[in-house]
Amino acid sequence: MTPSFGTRLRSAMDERGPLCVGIDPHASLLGSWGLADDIAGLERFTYTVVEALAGTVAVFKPQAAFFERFGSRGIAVLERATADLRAAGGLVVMDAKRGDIGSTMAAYAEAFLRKDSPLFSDALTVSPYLGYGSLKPAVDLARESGAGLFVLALTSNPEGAEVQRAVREDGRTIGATMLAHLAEENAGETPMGSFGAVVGATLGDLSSFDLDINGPLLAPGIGAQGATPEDLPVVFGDAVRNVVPNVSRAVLGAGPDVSALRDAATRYADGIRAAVAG
Ligand SMILES: O=c1ccn([C@@H]2O[C@H](COP(=O)(O)O)[C@@H](O)[C@H]2O)c(=O)[nH]1
Repeated sequence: MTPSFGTRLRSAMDERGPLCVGIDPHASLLGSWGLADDIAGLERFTYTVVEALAGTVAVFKPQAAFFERFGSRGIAVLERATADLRAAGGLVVMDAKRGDIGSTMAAYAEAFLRKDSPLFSDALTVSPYLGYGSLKPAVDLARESGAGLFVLALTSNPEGAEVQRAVREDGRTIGATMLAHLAEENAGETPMGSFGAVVGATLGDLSSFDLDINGPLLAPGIGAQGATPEDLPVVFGDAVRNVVPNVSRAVLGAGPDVSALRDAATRYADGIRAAVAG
């Protein structure tokens, strides 16, 4: 039986450190690498990142949107990169932010979380804003496949507060409610559960939220969005040991040179390790 995502993630974080490198082939990045904004440029960009980082970084987060915009040939690049990263021992969190009514959610889950799917990933980002219960088919299939989910709880963008900090009739915010659902999913799991939250590294002190969900906290926002590794202990407090900090543009911008990409990832990995160790 495949060990759970939470188990595999904890081992990967212990061995390689917690850094997650995002693979976001923005048109502007393709341009800065001297590549055309076409399928050949997408391939070169993506496979260069894989070549540079697959053997050393714990977690990768391909941003599906940047592949989808090239249609079926873009998806083929995403499939190959996902398989190659996983074969090299990296964990892939597919950032597709899926969310729909339960019956459709089941199909999204099959696309990314069924073991024999061409896009099978170690974990998937999902949106709970059709109601947390609508995610049940994804929760169930993730458990069956040894995969995980990252649920959008407190996102890194300023606009997110309008929804996520809205207060319910019971006095809790929507974001806090999502965190509480995740703590329930992960109850009793060791070394940690497989159901994580997305919590932005840009958000400042979050001590008014209970981040102790016994699961991973995927933290985008470092680099291009202005957060730094040093912000992590301030934002996450004691939960910092479960944080998987994501950096996309600030690493990718160092390319296309393979050693420059490796150096950029190492700089962030070292900075994060030092900040987390306190
Ligand atoms: O709250 C969120 C959720 C997801 N993201 C995604 O993370 C990366 C961030 O990229 P950077 O270049 O490091 O800013 C990107 O794929 C977002 O879609 C997020 O930023 N915030």
